Parts: sequence; C-alpha cells; structure tokens
Amino acid sequence: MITDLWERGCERLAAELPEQQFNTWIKPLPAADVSAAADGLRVGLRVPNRFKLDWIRTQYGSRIESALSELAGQPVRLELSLLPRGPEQRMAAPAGSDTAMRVIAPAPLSVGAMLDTSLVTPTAGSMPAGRASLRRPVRAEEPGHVAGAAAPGVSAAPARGALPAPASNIGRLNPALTFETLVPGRANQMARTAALHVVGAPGQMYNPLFIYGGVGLGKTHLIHAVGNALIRNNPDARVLYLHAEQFISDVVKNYQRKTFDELKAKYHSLDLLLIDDVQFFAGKDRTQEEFFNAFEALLAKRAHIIMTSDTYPKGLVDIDERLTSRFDAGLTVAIEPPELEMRVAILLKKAQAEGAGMPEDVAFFVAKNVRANVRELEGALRKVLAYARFSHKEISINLAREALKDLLSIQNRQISVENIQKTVADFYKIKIADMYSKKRPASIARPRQIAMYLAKEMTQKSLPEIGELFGGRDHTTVLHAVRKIGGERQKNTELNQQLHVLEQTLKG
Ligand SMILES: Nc1ncnc2c1ncn2[C@@H]1O[C@H](COP(=O)(O)OP(=O)(O)OP(=O)(O)O)[C@@H](O)[C@H]1O
Repeated sequence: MITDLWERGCERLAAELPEQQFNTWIKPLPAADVSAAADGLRVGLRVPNRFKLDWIRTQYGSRIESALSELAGQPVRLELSLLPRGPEQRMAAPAGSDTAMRVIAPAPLSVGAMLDTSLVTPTAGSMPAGRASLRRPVRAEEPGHVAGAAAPGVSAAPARGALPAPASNIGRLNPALTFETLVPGRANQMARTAALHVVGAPGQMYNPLFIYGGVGLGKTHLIHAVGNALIRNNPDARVLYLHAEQFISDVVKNYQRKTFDELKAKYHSLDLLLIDDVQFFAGKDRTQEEFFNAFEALLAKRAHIIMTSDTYPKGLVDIDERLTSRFDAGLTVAIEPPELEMRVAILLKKAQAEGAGMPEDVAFFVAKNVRANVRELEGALRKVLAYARFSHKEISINLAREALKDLLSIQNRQISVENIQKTVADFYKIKIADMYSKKRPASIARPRQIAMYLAKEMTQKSLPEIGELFGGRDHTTVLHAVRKIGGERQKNTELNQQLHVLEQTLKG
C-alpha cells in the first residue's frame, strides 16, 4: 500500500526521533505525494519555507528515505519542494500550519491598551554580567531595554516622534549574553542559525521566531544575543527584552492608570521585541488580548518578534488559539538538551571565562554526570571552582568528585523500569504481573500506561526497550502511552499530582 506510506513513515519517525524533533520538523508537514517511478517510489514533500527545506534535507532526508524504503519494500526517493503560497497564505496565518511564513497586511488595529515597558537608553557594560538579574520572577524594575531609530530592514515607526523620553533605567539587555558567549552545538544549531538570520535581516524572514525547549537550555541567552547583535549592527535600533510576567504586570498597571495611548506609542516604535516564556500568558485573557494587539501591530510594521516558551505553540495550554496559531506562523524551532561534547565545550568555555583552567578529563567527568541542562552545568562548574579555590588544590577528577558528591549520590540512586513498575503497581493497587500481562481493563491498562510514561521520562531506556520490559509490547504501544499520559498531564490536575507523587517517591 503506497497510499498510506507517508502516514506509516510518520509513525515510524515518531518512534525513532526525539519527540521535540518530530514535532518541530516532521509532524507539521502536509501529507506527501507518493507516486511510482521507474526506479522505485517518489515521495514529494512540500515544505513551507527555504530554511525548513534545507534543514529537513540535510538533517532528516536520508533517514526519511530509509524509513520509507523499508516500509515500502522498494527504493524511495525523497523530493522536497517549497509549498506554493497563495494570496490568502500571504495575508494571514493558515490555521493549523506549523511553519508557514507570513506577511501581515496592516490591519485595522485597536491597540487600546499597550504595555508599560518603558524604553531606556542602552548602557551596555553597566549591567552586572551575571544572569541573576534576569531570572524569574521578574520584578517591576526589571523589564526591557533600548531606544533609537529603525534597524536595518525595518520600516520607520509612525509613532516614533511621539516616543516618550526614557522613563528610568529599568532593565535592559544583558551584554554578557551574546553569540560569542553562546557555545554552538547540535542542540541549538537550528535555533542559533535562525536567530542569526534575524540579526542579518530583521523584520523579514522567520517572523515571528518562536524558540522552545526545556529549562536552562539557553533560550533567554539566545534572544539576548539577537538583541545585542542587532544593537551592535545598528546602535539606534529599538529593542525591548522582557519576560512574559513583566508584560502581564504592565498590562495590569496600565489598565489601572489608563495610560494606553502612551503605551501604544512606545510599543509601535519597537524594531525588535524579545519576549521570554510566553507560556506564562496561560489563563490571562486580558493580557492575551493586549499581546494579540501588540503582536499584530508590530508585525504589520515589520518589526521582528522573537518569543520563547517551554513548549511548542500547539502545546501551550490556556492560550487562545488565535494567538498560538500566530506564534506558529513564522518559524518554530527547538533547543534541545546539549549532548556530551557540547556540555564539555560549555564547561571549558565557562571555566576559561572565569579565568580558571579546567583539564579536559575533568570537564568530561562533570559533563557525563550533569546532564539535565546548562544551568545545572554552570552550577556544577561553580562548585568545582569554588572547592578548588578554598581548598587550594588543583582541579582534578578527584576534586570534582568531592565537590559534587551530593549531586552524584542523588544521581547514583538509579531509577529502573522494574522499580517504576513496582511503585506504580503499589500506588494503584494492582499486581506487578499486570504490568506485563495482556489484560486490558482500564483499571489495569491505565496504570500500565502511566508506568510506561514514567519509564520513558525517568530512565534512559528507548521505546523498544521499554516495550520489551512491559511484556514484549511494541514500541508504538509505548509511544502511544507516553503521548497520552504526557498530554493528559497538562490538563488533568489530579493526574498531574499523582504523577508528581510517583516521581518524588521514585527519586527517593
Ligand atoms: N550553548 C550555551 N553556551 C553557553 N552558555 C549557555 C548555553 N546555553 C545556556 N547557557 C547558559 O545557561 C544558563 C541558562 O540559560 P538560559 O537562562 O538562557 O536558559 P532558558 O532556556 O532561558 O531557561 P528558562 O526556561 O529556565 O528560562 C545561562 O547562564 C546561559 O548563559
């Protein structure tokens, strides 16, 4: 059957690729055209923009071909082409499209209320280099940044003349967070490349740029890097960085003060809006409305918007679909947890920045043991450097082991699939044997799915390995369980709490 070849291929790729990669690159693609050719099958895939096309070709092309060839039992040739863009696609975000490029026609805007994030004059160098001043929760004195004229490629703002004088020195880009200090690697390659594109041609391609990924992976760093680079290229560019919580508190404040017009004028003058952690808009209807207005106004004048979030647009909960579909209308890219080599490179670079020489074997030792994210890696590095300083010892593996012993002892408490099965069976009062059995009543099937989900989340086992440990089940059964429980967890508070208890119990 070649008619469902693409569908089956997607199932296969969903099981093989990391979920984020699949969701970003493969899932949003429209169904492929499959046709017979002289030397096998030809699979035509239409991709919404050039960037995606190049990326899919280089990163996934041969993988897609081999998965499809295997499923079809004959050679498959992948042909990628750009999705033709009809007039309505150019004017509005196609609902449900993950990645379509978009130019928004100036809309009849009712920017009744805007945010109170005063633009302030850049004072690069006067900012403490540390990250602490940018951490959440963001306080009222910590929003965004910078004033001036248009960035290259960005049209002049109508309200520019009406710009109020910088209100006060209330927050700015962190000059330490630049492309130079951001270690490149596979995990951030895509997001970094897209961000560099924005610096090169702001207001043009990939607008909005939506960057998502887990905590401490460098999303904030990257958007500051864009802001800093843009200002370096054009010191007059008006760039605003702010955390979503700051936007929320600004909306509230301006609602009370009724200072909407002033805010609107300020807002319209931006060339680049960098907004962090938009998942914080969840459930805040008024904020969402204001953000929608701001968003439309900025895109209409071709200012660039870059957002970050802990999940991809369609994964955002309690955020109006009219916003999430717009978030998705430019380019959506993920930042993944860094792999070992990148973690080592980050450690070496950060140690060097601290003026400390870290031997490579020590960097490998630390990187192997601290895997969660870059923030934790930085924490581990700080501990090792402080320990060496206070004990007046050379940095060595033994010293690192000693400095990180608390952290290592937690990690050594390995979580096994067997342990998960036992803990979940106890919790839901079923027999451990039911974890491997073929029984299907919901009272058994659901705890089994929960155990599969936890096995995927808390161990390094692959889907097929987990399937094997659950009575020889197929990896697609495990994948289904992982997606189902993961999705429900977002919406079902009771389930989320149960999972939390189970996770805490398993971590000890
Ligand atoms: N590739 C990298 N190279 C150098 N430093 C990095 C890299 N990635 C992250 N960092 C550093 O790790 C720390 C955490 O990064 P950042 O705050 O940007 O993460 P985040 O993804 O925004 O996290 P959160 O979602 O919690 O806000 C920062 O100090 C940042 O400079």
